Amino acid sequence: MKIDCSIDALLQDGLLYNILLNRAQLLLKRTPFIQFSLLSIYIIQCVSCLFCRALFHFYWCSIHNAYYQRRENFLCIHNPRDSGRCSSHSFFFSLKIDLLQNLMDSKQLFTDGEIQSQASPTTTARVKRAVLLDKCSGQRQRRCSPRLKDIPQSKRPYYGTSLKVSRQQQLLHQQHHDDDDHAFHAGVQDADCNLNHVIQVNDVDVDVDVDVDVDVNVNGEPTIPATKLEYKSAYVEKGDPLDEIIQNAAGGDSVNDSGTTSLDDTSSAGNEAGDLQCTPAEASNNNWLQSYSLSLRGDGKSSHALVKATTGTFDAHHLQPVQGEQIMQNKEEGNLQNNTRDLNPTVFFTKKHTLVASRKLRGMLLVDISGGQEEIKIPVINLVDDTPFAATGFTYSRSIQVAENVDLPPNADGCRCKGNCIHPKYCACARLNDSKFPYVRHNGGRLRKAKDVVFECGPNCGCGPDCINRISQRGIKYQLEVFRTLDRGWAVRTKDFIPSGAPVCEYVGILRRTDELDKVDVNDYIFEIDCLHTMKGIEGRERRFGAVSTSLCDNIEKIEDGYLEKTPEFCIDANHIGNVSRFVNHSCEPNLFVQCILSTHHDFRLARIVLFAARSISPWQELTYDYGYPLGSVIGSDGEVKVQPCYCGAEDCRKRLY
Ligand SMILES: C[S@@+](CC[C@H](N)C(=O)[O-])C[C@H]1O[C@@H](n2cnc3c(N)ncnc32)[C@H](O)[C@@H]1O
Repeated sequence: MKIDCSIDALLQDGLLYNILLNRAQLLLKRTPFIQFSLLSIYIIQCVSCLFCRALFHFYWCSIHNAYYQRRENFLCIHNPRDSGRCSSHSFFFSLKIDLLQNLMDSKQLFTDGEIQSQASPTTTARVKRAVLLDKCSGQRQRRCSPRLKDIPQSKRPYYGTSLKVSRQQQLLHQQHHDDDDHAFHAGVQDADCNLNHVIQVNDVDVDVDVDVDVDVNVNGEPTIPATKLEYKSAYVEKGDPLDEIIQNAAGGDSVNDSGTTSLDDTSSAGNEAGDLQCTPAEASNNNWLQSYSLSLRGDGKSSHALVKATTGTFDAHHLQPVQGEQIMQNKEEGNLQNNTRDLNPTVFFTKKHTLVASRKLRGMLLVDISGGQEEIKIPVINLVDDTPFAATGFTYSRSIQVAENVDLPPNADGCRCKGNCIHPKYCACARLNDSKFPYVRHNGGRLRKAKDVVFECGPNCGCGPDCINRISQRGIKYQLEVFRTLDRGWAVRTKDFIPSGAPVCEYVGILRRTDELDKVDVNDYIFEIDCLHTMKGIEGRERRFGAVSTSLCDNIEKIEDGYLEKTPEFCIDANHIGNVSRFVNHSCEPNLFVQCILSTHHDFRLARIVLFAARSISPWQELTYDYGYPLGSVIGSDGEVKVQPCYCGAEDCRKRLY
């Protein structure tokens, strides 16, 4: 019987079928006695006898070898993790046949083996390898496929490497050169992403090679000469696409390819940054999202700006490219110059360790506003005017301070979990959150969804600091920057990508009684702890406190009709003591939201206030939340209603802060 083992046939019949058929064919050629013995061994192997397993292994290998020997165009796949074991068939099945075909057609991706060197850009990369050999040598040997080291380089035509990349936060670093006068704005006007190759190495890791075409505008001038874009493969980690940040395709040592783009006549420097987001529906569709960073800079005269392009949505199911679509641009603030025509800007990929600014950043007033208290420095930048940073009267504090006349309730009992809280049904704290942990672990922990109140583990809990139910207690994890705006004073932006649901910062200040505030005329840094109001939402959104675990909020009996209209008893005053959140401005279309959290005690009047990412936030975006002032609610010491115009710039801006 003739067996067709072409890829097409495999597509139709499946490899297993072919192997079985082939095995049967070989058995038929042998004596019945040998067949019987081998079959017996095979059966015994099935009951997991180690000895028989070894024999079977040998037997299977010989069959396997014969198989490859006979089939010229068949791929033998060796999985180094299973070195010496004949597990190639199982590995084979983890690849889609059409994908394999694709690989065969795209030898150039793997022929040089250089792809391995691309591991270097990521500091946290874990490299796995899958080696595809175009065919076995045909020699009869004990192992069904040779080990990688046994194969000369020239005979390794298919060589794939996948990187499992953990979220890399420090993708972009501003870099300033001597010739700062030549600074320019740059933006990605349009980006096209074509998928070249995808290798699904296992069911978690995917290796993607993409071509990118980017239209760049510089200072809004479309007349800049053609821009050369150099790029290299990007790697994508499969996962919850809500965590879509993948990683910088940072390079340096091995740029794969290059393309040339010309500037678009319709370019403008002010195009809005798009957000790379993924809905739960998209998540269930298994979409792949890919992003990478580009750094745009000038020629030897070294004008410089940073750009980030986020492009590409891949349909993982079919492993086919879907039209690249998400584009964002990021512009570095600076003086616009007209001399950029002389520049021949080239887009480079930034790399964490290569492009870190070696000197003080332009406009930097403070290297770290936290004075070393936060794990990550928070610089203060002013590229707008001569306003010095008003550090006087303000002391940075990482944790909340309690005014003398405020008595904190006793600590809550907490859970009895040991180490880390594992099962929400057995964790007393998780039970307060509808028997669920409010956070998912991915990307360092992200809130599943905004809740009325989140109950975290506290001081009396048996679990440790790494517990999943203490996510908001871990301090600031993203690179933030305080910067000067033209019309809203200081503001905060992120230099990192922040995934949706990630905790950004806690509103820190002095926990005070609100009635004391009457003595104070102007205080822009008050946060009234009004969880019920937060629950209610501004402008009459549905009152949601019914979802609060009422029996567990010690003071929930205070929720009664009219309570919402009362002034909250307590507030956090960040006027003199506070952290970076005191500089976070208001927006009518914010990218952060306020989440009340109870951890030490369960008195919601004194809840902690933590700002979470309301959506995925791209690097260099300003961080904002909705202050939620009802209009006319702020009365000055003169008894007059105070009016503060809002300059958030949102399309649906309410035009007034209060
Ligand atoms: C908590 S502070 C924010 C930091 C402040 N921009 C600064 O320079 O310290 C709140 C004050 O910032 C200003 N502000 C915040 N968001 C604003 C907006 N969207 N429009 C106008 N002013 C805003 C208002 O003066 C507001 O009272």
